[in-house]
Amino acid sequence: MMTFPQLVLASHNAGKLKELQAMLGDSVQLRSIGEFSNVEPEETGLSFVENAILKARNAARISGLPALADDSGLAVDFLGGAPGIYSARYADGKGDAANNAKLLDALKEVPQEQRGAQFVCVLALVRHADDPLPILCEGLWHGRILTAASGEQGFGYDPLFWVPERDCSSAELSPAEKNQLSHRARAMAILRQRLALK
Ligand SMILES: O=P(O)(O)OP(=O)(O)OP(=O)(O)OC[C@H]1O[C@@H](n2cnc3c(O)ncnc32)[C@H](O)[C@@H]1O
Ligand SMILES: [Mg+2]
Repeated sequence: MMTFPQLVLASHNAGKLKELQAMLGDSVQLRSIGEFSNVEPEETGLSFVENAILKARNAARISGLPALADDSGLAVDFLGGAPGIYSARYADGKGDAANNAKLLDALKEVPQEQRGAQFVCVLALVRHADDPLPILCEGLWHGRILTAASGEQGFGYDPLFWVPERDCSSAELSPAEKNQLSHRARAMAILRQRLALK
């Protein structure tokens, strides 16, 4: 069994930190990479896996601690899987509201049955910056893109993501419910097994 009393989370996204810490409970203390550096690494990979490893290595190098990274995004069927790994930069770095507005516009007039999408999450854990065997875990969450934003919880694309299991947007779920259903929850369940965490 591998134990990590402390892990640095290679993310500048406060929403991810909150969700991942809630899922891990007291077993692991997540420290934000923001404590060590405000410089965000360029996400130059062509896949969620590559970007997650790149972010984890960078955080381990800067902090000297084992590091966990989360690379995630929204893959929309009608858009051939876009924005995908470019989800955070979809509206050229103008932020969540601009990303959501651009997505609604791209799907204007697209009927319900063609609005399928999945949230993707890849977690990468490295024991040190040059770890030759990163632990990789992925999770998918299938849903649909709504025609208007709804709900105040969560972050990012949550107000536009319709959750079939609950017939509401993911921004209308309580944090606890989202953390049981989401792409991130599914990836984390696999990571917990890999680490033999209870
Ligand atoms: O790279 P870090 O620093 O971790 O933070 P980030 O926000 O840039 O994270 P990503 O590069 O992984 O990009 C993820 C994108 O997908 C969105 N996203 C990921 N998980 C989400 C979730 O649970 N709910 C809503 N949007 C999500 C998020 O808002 C970003 O636009
Ligand atoms: Mg990012």
